[in-house]
Parts: sequence; C-alpha cells; structure tokens
Amino acid sequence: MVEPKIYKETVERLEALGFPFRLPLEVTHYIGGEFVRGENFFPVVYPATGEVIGTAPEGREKEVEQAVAAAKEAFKKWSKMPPSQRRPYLRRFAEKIREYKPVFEVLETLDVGRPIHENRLGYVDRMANNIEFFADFAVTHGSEAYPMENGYINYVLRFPVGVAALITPWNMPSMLATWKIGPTLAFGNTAVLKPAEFTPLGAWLLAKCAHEAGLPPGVFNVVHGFGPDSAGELLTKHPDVRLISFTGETTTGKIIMKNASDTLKRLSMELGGKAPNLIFESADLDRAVEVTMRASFFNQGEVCLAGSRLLVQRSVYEPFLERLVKAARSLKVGDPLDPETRMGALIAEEHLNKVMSYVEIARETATILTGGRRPELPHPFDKGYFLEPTVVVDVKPSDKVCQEEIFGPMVVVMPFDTEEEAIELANNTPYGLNAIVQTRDVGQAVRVSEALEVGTVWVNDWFVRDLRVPFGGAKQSGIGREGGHYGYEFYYETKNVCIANR
Ligand SMILES: NC(=O)C1=CN([C@@H]2O[C@H](COP(=O)(O)OP(=O)(O)OC[C@H]3O[C@@H](n4cnc5c(N)ncnc54)[C@H](O)[C@@H]3O)[C@@H](O)[C@H]2O)C=CC1
Ligand SMILES: O=C(O)/C=C/C=C(\O)C(=O)O
Repeated sequence: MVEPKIYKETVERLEALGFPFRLPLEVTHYIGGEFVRGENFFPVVYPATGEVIGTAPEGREKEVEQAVAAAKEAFKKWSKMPPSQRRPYLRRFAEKIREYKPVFEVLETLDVGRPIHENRLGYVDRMANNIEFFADFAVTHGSEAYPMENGYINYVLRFPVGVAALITPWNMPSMLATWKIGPTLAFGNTAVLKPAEFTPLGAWLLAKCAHEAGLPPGVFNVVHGFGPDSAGELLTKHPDVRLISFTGETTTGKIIMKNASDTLKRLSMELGGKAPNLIFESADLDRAVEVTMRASFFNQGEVCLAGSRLLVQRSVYEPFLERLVKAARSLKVGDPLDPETRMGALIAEEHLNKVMSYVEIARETATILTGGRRPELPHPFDKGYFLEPTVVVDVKPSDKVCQEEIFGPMVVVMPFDTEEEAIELANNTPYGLNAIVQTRDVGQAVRVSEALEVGTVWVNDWFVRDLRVPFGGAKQSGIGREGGHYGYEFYYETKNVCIANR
C-alpha cells in the first residue's frame, strides 16, 4: 500500500496529539475491554481520493459471539448500578471524546469525505453531549405514580433491558453512534456497536475513548463488518441481543425487522427520508436560500434529514431559484481537509454511481439547472467520488427523483400556488422523517406544521437539535422515537406496581 502523501501533515499533527496514527491504519474490534486484531480484513478507502488508507477486520460468528457474551456478562453489574454510579464513567467517556476532538475531526473526514469545516461546527461537541446528556438525564429523572380514588396506588419502575446491538450508517458515523451509546449505557444496558463498513475509523477511536475512560470491560464493544451474512445480520439474530437500535435505509430496516422477529427483539428504527422544504412567498428569501443551501448540500446531501424536495410558491419561484443556483455554483467543492472547502466527496464509488443514475434520469426527463457533473479537480482528488451541487426543475411529483431518497447533493424543485397544494405535495411520498417550513406568517407556520405527516418540522431553519425532544420518523421513515424520556419505551423495561393501601 502506498502511503498517500497528502496525509503526511495530518499524520504528524495527530501523532503530536498522542494518537498512534500511522498509515496504513489498522482498525481493530473492541471486545470485552480489549482491542482485538481480528481477521478477514477489508480496505478502508478515503472517499476524496479513492486511496486505501487502512484495513478493518470483518467480525463474523466468533467475534459476534465474544462481544455479545462480554456485553451479557457486563450487564450483570452495570444494570444493577444506580444511574448516579454509571454517570462518572459516562462523563469521563464524554471528556475523552472532547480531548480527542481534533483527531475525531480528521478521522471523520477520512471516513466520510465530508469537509473538515463541517466537523468543526459543533459535531464533536454533539458527540460528547450525546453521552453526557443521557448520563445526567438518567440521574435527574424519576418516574410516575398514579394514585387511584379507591385506595390503590400504582407506581412505575423502569429497569434496563439487556444487550443492545447498535447498528449505524456511514453518513454521520460517530455522531449517530454516540446518539445511541448515550441512552443505551446511561439507562443501564450494555452495547455492541456495529458501525457501517465504509466508516470504521470513528468507531475505533470511540472504543479508545471508552477504554481510556475506564468503562468496565464488556459494557461497550465494537465489532466491525458488513450487514447481510456478516456482523450486522448475526447481531440481529443473536438470541442474547435484546434490543436493536438501527439507523439506516428503510429497506435494511425491513430486513432487520424480519430477522429480529424470531427472537422478538425490541426495535428502534431511524430510517430514510425525502424531506420537503416549503418556501412560502412571505419567507425572508435571503434566509431561505441560506437555510436551503445547508439543508440541501451539508454533508454532500448525505443526510437523512436533507431538504431534498424544494416546494416554492410560484410568486417567488424565479427569484428564489436564481439566488439558489448562484449560491450552489459558488460552493467550493474539493479537498475535504482544506478548511475552505464547503462540499466534499460522496462515500463510495458505488454510491456515487447510484446518485449519478438519478442525475441521468433527471437529464432525460427534467431540466438540470446547475450541477449534474463530476467536478474537474486536481490529482489526487480527480480519483475521488465528487459531484457538483445539483438543482433539478421541471419535475412531476410522481417522478422517481421526487419520490426516492437519493442521498446526495441533488435537489428537485417544484412550484406551488396555494398552501393546500404545498401540503399535499409535501405529504406525497412514502417517507415522513422531517420537513422545513419557511414563512414569516406565524399562523401559516402553525397550520402547515400541523398538517405535515412527519416526525420533526423546522420553521425557518434546519437541523436544530435539542436532545430532550422526540426524534424519529413517521410513515416509512421509522418506528419509535428517541430523545429525552421518549427513548424510555425502547431502552427501558417498564413495570407497574399496584399497591392496596388498606
Ligand atoms: N432516520 C435517521 O435518523 C437517519 C437515517 N439514515 C439513513 O441511512 C441510510 C444511509 O446509510 P447506509 O449506511 O447506506 O444504510 P444501510 O441501511 O445500508 O446500512 C446501515 C447499517 O446497517 C448495516 N446493515 C446492512 N444490512 C444489514 C442487515 N441485513 N442486517 C444488519 N445490519 C445491516 C450496515 O452494515 C450499516 O452498518 C439512508 O437511507 C439514510 O436516510 C441515516 C442517518 C439518520
Ligand atoms: O440529530 C440526530 O440525532 C440525528 C441526525 C441524523 C441525521 O441527520 C443523519 O445522519 O442523516
């Protein structure tokens, strides 16, 4: 393997921070408190250059058995600790994440191909908060009591469920992993994380953080590998895994549900999206363009919450589009480790090909206003999986490009005349994860938010997160809600005790 020269500086910086960062990276599993070299290695590819920068081991029966057994053993003590005893471990875990912030920023870019600029916008802080928030929440929140008029009193007890399989996607790998690790561990369960095969680096560093934080062996484990016939599927069928928290594609979610049904596991599913971004004539157009640029192209559009269907009121359709296209053309696409870059590379060649297949459909059946091509970039980025920010018009609501999740830097735009028409168009897909409503008319914001069949509505902004609120999708975008106490139903077993007081 040739050491990619462009990482030299990065490697030196990371070595100075105390991270043993040598190319090629040799990712390991983390099982029962030990870093396990594993076998059946697969390549780790940097999406921005297509270069192999390391290897990761594929976990199969042996590793999954070991990790689940370690988590099951650790559950015996961890689940019996009061939340206040678990909290210091989790706080140290969060602190370690903060300590390694500059390393996570780089590894996340090497994993995903996302601009390092975006990793510096609070991404690593959110990772640490995901753990710290739930560590505190478990301590500070009690449960309910229901006195009855006839002399009985009910009170509700909550207790941990068991070993959780946390199966995560590649688009925001470390943030989404911690979003699951936090409540899993804080509420007394133990975990086996199976990160996406494209992005093993962040999970590897998370294991290092957990280890250095002194988490008891087996409380948190990482097994790398693939989905079907590999670590992912094995976990979803394992009889000692009691919960599966999954984030990924809707089709994968359906397969996991089937595989988990024999052992009747609890499921939390955060799945795909095709969010409408409604721009009404009363919106502040400058702000609407700024919000739309983020919602469309942040993380190369590889965000389940991306506002990938723009619905624009006809009276502002032309001026809005003109500004949007101008902004899209000015986005700096290229070297993700350059702090000036604003759009990086798609995750993998096969994913780029999938996104390009939608571009080709748009070329034949619609109009591409801007983008639709692979940008010309200097070596070594000429080998990366880049696509220009792409805006498509002249589409019909039933078109494939308006119905299916593309998961790339490509948005479709449709005009509408009335509020009713906008709502109908917005609800016209199988997905229901989230929506964006841009208007300065408060009554309209309230009416439209109520009518949208989604789990989250952002008014005049996008991707603003509060860990107390319910997060999840309606329709084919998911099952269940996580966040604050909304995750209780999933992460806790619940018992009612009814006492006769006479
Ligand atoms: N609703 C939400 O909060 C979010 C949803 N997503 C969705 O994730 C998708 C992109 O991520 P991908 O990694 O491509 O999703 P994916 O569904 O292909 O893979 C997700 C994870 O599932 C594993 N997996 C695949 N097949 C499996 C099987 N049969 N059994 C067990 N595990 C299996 C993969 O190895 C990976 O770790 C998009 O559809 C996106 O919308 C992404 C982030 C957030
Ligand atoms: O903020 C969260 O908890 C989850 C967000 C998930 C995404 O937007 C994603 O990774 O696509």
